[in-house]
Amino acid sequence: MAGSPWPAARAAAYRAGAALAPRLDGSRRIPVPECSGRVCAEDVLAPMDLPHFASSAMDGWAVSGPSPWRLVPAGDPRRPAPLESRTAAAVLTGAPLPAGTTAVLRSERGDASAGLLRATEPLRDGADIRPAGREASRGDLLVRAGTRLTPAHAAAVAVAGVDAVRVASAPRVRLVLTGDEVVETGVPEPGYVRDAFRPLLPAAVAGLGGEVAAVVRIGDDRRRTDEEIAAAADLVILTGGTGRSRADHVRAAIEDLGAELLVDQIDMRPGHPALLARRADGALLVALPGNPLAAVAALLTLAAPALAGATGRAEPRPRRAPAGEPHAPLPGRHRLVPSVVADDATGGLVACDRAGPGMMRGLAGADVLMVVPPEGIEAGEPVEFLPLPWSTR
Ligand SMILES: Nc1nc2c(c(=O)[nH]1)N[C@H]1C(S)=C(S)[C@@H](COP(=O)(O)OP(=O)(O)OC[C@H]3O[C@@H](n4cnc5c(N)ncnc54)[C@H](O)[C@@H]3O)O[C@H]1N2
Ligand code: MOO
Repeated sequence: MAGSPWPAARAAAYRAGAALAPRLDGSRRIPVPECSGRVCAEDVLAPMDLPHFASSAMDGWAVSGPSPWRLVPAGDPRRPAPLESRTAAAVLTGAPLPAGTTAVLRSERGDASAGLLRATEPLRDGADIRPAGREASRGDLLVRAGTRLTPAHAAAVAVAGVDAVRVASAPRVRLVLTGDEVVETGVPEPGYVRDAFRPLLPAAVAGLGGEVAAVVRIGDDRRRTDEEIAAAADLVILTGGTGRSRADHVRAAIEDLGAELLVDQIDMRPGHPALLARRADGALLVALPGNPLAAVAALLTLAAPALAGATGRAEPRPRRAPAGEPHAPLPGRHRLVPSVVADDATGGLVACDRAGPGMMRGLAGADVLMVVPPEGIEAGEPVEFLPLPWSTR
């Protein structure tokens, strides 16, 4: 049965997420060391020139004018007295330079004796001086609103003198894992499977900008499904039960709740049975298929754009890399394929083995999900890919 084209499903999920934003409880300022992983809700400007004083890049001497120099006492290392021409004073890496410094002479390139310092090799004017304002001028934009903050952003704004940043409130996500056959420990008996989702989804959802408020496991039980899809949350993500068998209740429960179906199946492989709906109170419901790789493909198609929209980020656009090999057409379906970036000059995307809809091994070895369009792709042609929520590529 046909569903939404893959690009349309992503766009609908982003719009639905953006519509969710006003119901979140507002942004707040948090200390910089806690901000990594959150979405910045303000433009962060440099409160000062960075560095805000000219400093030495090396241990050695601040010198004024050409060699040789008369050595003068260093004085207070934080407030050095000005250097007269043809004098030098000892400095340490990172220390403020006295006014009048024309260069820093590294300790291994100078010869000091009897109160006189000589350079043992030519010294360029300005050598080993870190000028003020080289990294940023006061008022420069350090981080744009809507940026997902990384530890590097946190460090970059901290060294510029920022103590707190305003972050978007993260949507509260309730994860509801269905399936009578799913067990959480040990080697399963025949007919049972180990749960793939508790180890994967909380970290993946956090990586996409959601705050996991609860993880709930229920059986293939209609009453419990009804309760869970109505539970308090900004986004309820369900796994399994999207099919039409007697054990599958998610679709009927969503329909009976009267939720507005925004995406009813997606023309993609794997992950075709996924759903996106909006409750009367505005909260979103995302139903992921039970097959684990299908669930990840649907998560990145629906939940990733929805969480981006809800936290004020730009619509995530797939990036492109050369296809490392050809893929035949599959009319009407986008394929999401766990792939590695080839470790050669081409950097082409190469599909991983063991990446069937129910498998995790291929994904575990993958750098990205390649998005093969319905018309297929030739080797070397640019192909879209989605980053994985836990990957650095
Ligand atoms: N007659 C049809 N049958 C199926 C169709 C179809 O179109 N017609 N679609 C297939 C596709 S595609 C998928 S995907 C699945 C979707 O199934 P459900 O969302 O209803 O999921 P379940 O039936 O509950 O489980 C499917 C599969 O996944 C395993 N599973 C479930 N939860 C977990 C978990 N937490 N950890 C690991 N594995 C899990 C479950 O044991 C099943 O093997 O339907 C196809 N069938
Ligand atoms: O598409 Mo199902 O989503 O094959 O695993």
